[in-house]
Amino acid sequence: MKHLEANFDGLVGPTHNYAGLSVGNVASLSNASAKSNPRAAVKQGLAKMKALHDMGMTQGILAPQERPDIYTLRRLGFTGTDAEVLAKAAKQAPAILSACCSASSMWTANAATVSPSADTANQKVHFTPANLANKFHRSLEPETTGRILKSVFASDKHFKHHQHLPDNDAFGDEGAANHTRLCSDYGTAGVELFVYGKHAFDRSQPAPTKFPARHTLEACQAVARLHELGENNAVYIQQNPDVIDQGVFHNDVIAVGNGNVLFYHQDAFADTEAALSEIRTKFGDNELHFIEVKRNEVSVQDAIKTYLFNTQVITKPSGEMAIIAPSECQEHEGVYAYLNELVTRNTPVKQVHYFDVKQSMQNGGGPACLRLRVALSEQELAAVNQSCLIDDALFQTLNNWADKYYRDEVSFADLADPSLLLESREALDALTQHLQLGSVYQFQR
Ligand SMILES: NCCC[C@H](NC(=O)CCC(=O)O)C(=O)O
Repeated sequence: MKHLEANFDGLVGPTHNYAGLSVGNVASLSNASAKSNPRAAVKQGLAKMKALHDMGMTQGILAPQERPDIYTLRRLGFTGTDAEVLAKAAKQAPAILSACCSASSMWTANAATVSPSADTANQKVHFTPANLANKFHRSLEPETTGRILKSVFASDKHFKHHQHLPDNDAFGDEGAANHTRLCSDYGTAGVELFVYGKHAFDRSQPAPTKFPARHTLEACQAVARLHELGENNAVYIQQNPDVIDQGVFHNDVIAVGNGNVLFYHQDAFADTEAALSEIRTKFGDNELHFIEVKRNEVSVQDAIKTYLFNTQVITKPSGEMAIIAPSECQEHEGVYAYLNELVTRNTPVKQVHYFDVKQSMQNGGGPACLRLRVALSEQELAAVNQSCLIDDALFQTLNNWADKYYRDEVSFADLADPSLLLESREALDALTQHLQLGSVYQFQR
């Protein structure tokens, strides 16, 4: 049976804006209050999806969330009509309004952790939405994420959906941004790497001191238990606390894996040697490539600036691997030279393709943040909601849809505009029909 890895990219929502909400994420803070362009943002994402589809990849879409989140604003005591709720929040608590308007669900690497059926005891694909407990604006995502995932991966025969972990720092879970899977091919049992920033219950362990560690070991272990992974299918690795303090807020800003390749920075992990040796043991005798980028090749700061590791490493139908990189990597002399040299080495990585995803990058999200990977068998793929898979027609439909509903500029003042709420709901209502999602949004229920 054939197996493949599908990428499910988050569609950027109509309220995409720069609000400086993510302490520890350098780009988010430094672009706080810049003007955003939601229409350009959604189109940049769609162009990347279409390009991967054209390369012969299976490319899916995950719908955005309903924002402004009027329900949360009401829960926090803002009353009246929707327009009054927005106006009161804008006046009394602008920071809360911004958070309730974030389009952050676009970064679907944080939507969930996914374990393919080859790794799980009951041989189903398991999904656990990430609670994103560390950031208020992101903690509003998991319930709707769960509904969307259930609607895209609906079959009980093939898919198992879990509730997100308890919403507390002790179980802080950022999903697949801190999870990667190594395997010799997508259909055989793999080794899932769970990377955490701190131990929740053992304070004697090292932890960052300046910026938050969003993800805990205890969360990783809980997800591995829920997903029924065997001892040999999971490795827990602590992220280097120093790099978190330098702005590496997720492991996918400093490491990425695909198939039998792990591409990572020398400073990514707290104890690299121990991690690599455990991976090697659990991976067995199969060919495995560790591509370590040294400090003197690319500094941690340059990795953060260019998102060299927030690249997608994909296996093309030919079997060759390609890196999907943000154009920032091409614009940086050192990183560009590194990538040009990398593809000449004796590793499976043979090509690099560059994409402009600047609207997302300015909030700290590169190509890899924008996608959730789901390895599937042919039968499992057939059980996926087919209306959520990109082809030429859907690409065109969604571009037209974006032209119709999306603004080309949003700043803080626009977030309180009641017509933005109405436009967004109309857009999402139309989208649920295009993607045949059913009533996943609260305003539709
Ligand atoms: N995987 C990439 C996630 C980026 C995301 N940025 C944000 O939420 C920034 C939103 C803002 O500042 O407007 C985060 O930090 O979780």
